[in-house]
Amino acid sequence: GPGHSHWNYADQMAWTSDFHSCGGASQSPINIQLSETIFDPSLRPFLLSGFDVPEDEKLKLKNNGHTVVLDLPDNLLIHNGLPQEYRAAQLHFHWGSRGAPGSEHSVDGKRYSGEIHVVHYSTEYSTIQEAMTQPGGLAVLGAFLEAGSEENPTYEHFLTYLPQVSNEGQDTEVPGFNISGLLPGRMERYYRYNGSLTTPPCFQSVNWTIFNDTIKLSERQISMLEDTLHRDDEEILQLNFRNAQHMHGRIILANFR
Ligand SMILES: NS(=O)(=O)c1c(F)c(F)c(SCCc2ccc(C(=O)O)cc2)c(F)c1NC1CCCCCCC1
Ligand SMILES: [Zn+2]
Repeated sequence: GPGHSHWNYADQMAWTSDFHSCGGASQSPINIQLSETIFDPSLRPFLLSGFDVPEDEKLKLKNNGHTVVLDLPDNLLIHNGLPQEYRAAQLHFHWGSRGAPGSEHSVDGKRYSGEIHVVHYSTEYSTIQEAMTQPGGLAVLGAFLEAGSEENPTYEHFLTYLPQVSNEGQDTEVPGFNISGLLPGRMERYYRYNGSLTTPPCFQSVNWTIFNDTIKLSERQISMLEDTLHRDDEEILQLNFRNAQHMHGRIILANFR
């Protein structure tokens, strides 16, 4: 969108000069210091509905020069694990380079190979553009990607299309599949804190959920994400993560001990 494209990950300190929210006191991502988390058993498991998208429904996959985004239909809803109902809008990823991890959040200083973000907006608003300017207007579900021994069959559903969107601005259509299969097998355990978009305009409107369980991909699948996408000037698109931001007194809740 307008004003989004001239910033980059190499010069993150410059973001605040154009987008003043990026210098706010509730910014994301953060390092989750386990000793600082506070147990909150009232945080319930999520109820997802509409996430099993039929294959005759086509989803747009786009390389926007900063990440690869899968647009989602407007009937994917989440309940329970959040104070109100939220509607899914899109999902995208953050990754590293060969041998360098690229998750945005970290746990006790450990950065993972990558991170998926499923972006939702509160159903009290009719558009994400309106919701993202309101406190609690957005809810992002985040989970860590790490290399395991097995191929992840659900990730294959869109990884095979990455070569078709290898350059910035390219998009393609992907047949629908079970989107919940892109999240960890177990979703009961998670961290919760109030933060922001991790990209300009950095609005501080995000209710963040970071799952305790990770997502296992094969080495080959992780490498697909790291080695396939490029930005406008033919530069490889890698290490697209923002540095950890200060807590400024914020607390991190965990619904498990
Ligand atoms: N981690 S995150 O959720 O903050 C996030 C990022 F870190 C991101 F890096 C991104 S992509 C950068 C923003 C952008 C640029 C171009 C276009 C386009 O040409 O269509 C669209 C978006 C990105 F899209 C998002 N999520 C978006 C934030 C942008 C504005 C709200 C729309 C949904 C959430
Ligand atoms: Zn993101």
